[in-house]
Amino acid sequence: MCVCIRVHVCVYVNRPEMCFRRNVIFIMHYILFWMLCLQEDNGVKLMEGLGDMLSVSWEKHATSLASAQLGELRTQLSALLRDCPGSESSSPVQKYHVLIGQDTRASSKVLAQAVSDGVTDLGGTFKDFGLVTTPQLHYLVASHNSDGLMGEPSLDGYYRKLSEAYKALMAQDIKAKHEFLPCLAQHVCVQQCACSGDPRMKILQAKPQPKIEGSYPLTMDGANGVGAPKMVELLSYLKSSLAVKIINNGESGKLNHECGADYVKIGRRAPKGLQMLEGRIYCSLDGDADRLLYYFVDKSGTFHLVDGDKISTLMAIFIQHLLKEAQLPFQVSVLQTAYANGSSTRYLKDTLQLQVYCLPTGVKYLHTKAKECDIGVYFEANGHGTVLFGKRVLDKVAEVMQDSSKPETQRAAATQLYHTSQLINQAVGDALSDLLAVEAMLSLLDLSLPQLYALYTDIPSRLLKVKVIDRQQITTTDAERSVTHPEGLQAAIEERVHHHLQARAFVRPSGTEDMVRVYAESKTQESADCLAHEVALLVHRLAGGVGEEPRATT
Ligand SMILES: CC(=O)N[C@H]1[C@@H](OP(=O)(O)O)O[C@H](CO)[C@@H](O)[C@@H]1O
Repeated sequence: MCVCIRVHVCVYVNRPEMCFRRNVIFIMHYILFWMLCLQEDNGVKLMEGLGDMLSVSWEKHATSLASAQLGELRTQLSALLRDCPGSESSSPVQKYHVLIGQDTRASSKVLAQAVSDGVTDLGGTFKDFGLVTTPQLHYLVASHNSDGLMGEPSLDGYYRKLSEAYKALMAQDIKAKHEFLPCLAQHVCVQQCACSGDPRMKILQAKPQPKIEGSYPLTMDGANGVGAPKMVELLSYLKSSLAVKIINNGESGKLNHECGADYVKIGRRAPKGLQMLEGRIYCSLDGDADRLLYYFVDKSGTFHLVDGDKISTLMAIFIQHLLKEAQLPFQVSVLQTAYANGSSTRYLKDTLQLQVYCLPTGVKYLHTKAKECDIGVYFEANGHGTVLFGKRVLDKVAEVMQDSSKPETQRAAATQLYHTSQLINQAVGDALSDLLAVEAMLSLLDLSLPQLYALYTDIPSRLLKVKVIDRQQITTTDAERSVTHPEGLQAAIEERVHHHLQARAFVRPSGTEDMVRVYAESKTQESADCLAHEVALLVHRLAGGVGEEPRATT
């Protein structure tokens, strides 16, 4: 058995020999994701994953480490830092400056101590920020590296930046509300759905509950992780401009246990113990607060999930509208992975006429591509994502904001774009920042969560896992949508897909689990389930499946 311990450490390394303009030290930063794998033989292996936040189910982790293992961690860290580019520098100044953040698990303290000892041994310096979310740590690194341009490199700076941007964004109204997009106008939507007997009808007719004094329109499930206390801190900066009720705040429950974004997404159900009411809206973070999902129930009590695809649709709509109002000819691109629901891709391309790209799984690919775009909106279906604004766009936005010869509406839209760019974490997908952005965008567009949900209907899908002898034997192309090895597997998948209506299916080796993932979409849930099972069988037979053949899901 392999037990993984996630150490929430972010390391960046100064390279004093590479001085930049204004004597700014070029800081090469390494976002290190450490996994300490206690193998069967109790050997210790330290792995690093640059930039990518791997998701490991936290409750399975051990919470304490033997001192021998801590010593090993320290040695490994020292070796890693020694091998870093630039470490050959003999500069007496700062060789390394390391930022450390901790998660809520008891093991964090000793692990942080081991890291700081390792850094000190090497003559480096460190700053331990204690309890922070993963995106907060990214913000701290990015703001430090940008020499304050991105915001103050402190938690106070983070909260001030987000809360000020939120308040400023909310202070201005969007004139046209959601009528600028005919498909969003409630009456059109309701009429269309009613005529076609569309099941979205009952969702759209649901009336939001009137606000009751002392109640909260939004309930946030903190997954018993770091997001809950950090949201409390953020709310104290927002004062009365946003009210959120927080559940699963870690005071009694276990991290991600029967709660959190993954639990909600996989099971399409509320976190344990939450009684959902029609007219209320709910959201869940994951344990380190980089994922965000929304949900609600309709009249009949049916659960509806607003996933990362729908959140990115909202953000793309909002920004596209502001660009038009500000008369700025920039392109909004939406970056997805193969797991994005086919309906969302069609809606973004055909209805909104946006540029959509499909990238391999993992936010590092999405983030890299987003940096090349004017405005890159990226979200994984699991709710991890953000929006990046290119420098060219921000320069032009600033120009229009300050140009008094431009009409007021144009300048106001440019100002809204500016505040949006300040509100959304530019370093990485951030559940707290995304939550504020979703709240502001829904409110400014005068759009309810059910309306957002009803913009398009997800194609039924199924995700399965298959264990094989060596998952690396499976290679893929076309953003992981087509298998290149083993031979014959892709043709066999395609042959199966043809037996289903409006179907697609793909398989890829997981980057975080020793599994091959199988994904299928089809016209009905039964057909998606059946196709996923057929493809899982093909993987098992043609790619060295381990154990019994996968059974059909019911
Ligand atoms: C289907 C799926 O959800 N895949 C997840 C999962 O990657 P895999 O490579 O599929 O194990 O973990 C990644 C890291 O958290 C996340 O980015 C990705 O979305």
